[in-house]
Amino acid sequence: MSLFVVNGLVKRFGALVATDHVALEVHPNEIHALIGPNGAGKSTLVNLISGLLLPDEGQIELDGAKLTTLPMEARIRAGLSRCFQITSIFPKATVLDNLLLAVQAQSGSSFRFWADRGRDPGLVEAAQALAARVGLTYALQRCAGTLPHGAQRQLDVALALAAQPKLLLLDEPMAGMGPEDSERMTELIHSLRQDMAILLIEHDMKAVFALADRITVLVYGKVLLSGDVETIRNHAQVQAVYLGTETTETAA
Ligand SMILES: Nc1ncnc2c1ncn2[C@@H]1O[C@H](COP(=O)(O)OP(=O)(O)OP(=O)(O)O)[C@@H](O)[C@H]1O
Repeated sequence: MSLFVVNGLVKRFGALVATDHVALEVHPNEIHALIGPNGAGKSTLVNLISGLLLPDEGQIELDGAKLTTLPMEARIRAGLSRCFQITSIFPKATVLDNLLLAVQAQSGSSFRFWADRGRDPGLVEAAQALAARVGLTYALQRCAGTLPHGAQRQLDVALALAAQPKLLLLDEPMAGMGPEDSERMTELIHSLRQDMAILLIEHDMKAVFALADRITVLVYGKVLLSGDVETIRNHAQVQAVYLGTETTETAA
């Protein structure tokens, strides 16, 4: 049974149909990658799923709950978390304080001053566990804005994990990374799938092919094809439309 279902989703911008009757299913503990050339409609679809945009038609369901018209906060409560490419990080606060704030926001307790938050052993333990989960224990007392790019992306993932999502939406987690950081992030994403399903939007095809159980290819707002990695890799139309003449390991 599918954990997450998108059905008949349509988003129009004037005459342009950016999302054209898109259907998508993500199974529990599956890593499902969404790929497509520039302008295919990936960002629009992600924004519809996370609640930044509302669709003109169609439905979005997570674990039986209808998300289609819910505001973002309600979607997070229903089990959908999205990584926002570092924009959710407070750069002047420490990694620990960033995590404490995220944990506290999820625990539903009222906001207090930084100092008080840091004295709550339950919150501190949860924040430390999140740091350990993404490999940032060494950086707990570092100012988040001074971390290298790759570590900031790891922190971004940890912030999304604070909500204990059923489905984690990762929007280009490898963007701007060198090979070493990219490999670290690939390992991290792989380790997360034991606890949640992941919808991965990524241009780094090496990472996509290494991680994905299934892949959906979007072209001109429409689903061209959904299938396992081998089906996608070997599909002539995908190679022509999306991968072009480059090798499947390096195409973006
Ligand atoms: N707010 C908007 N108003 C009008 N057109 C838009 C808007 N947002 C996106 N579009 C158009 O919708 C289409 C899909 O864009 P989208 O950004 O979703 O594609 P994408 O696959 O994410 O591309 P990229 O990989 O370059 O980020 C494009 O033609 C784009 O110009």
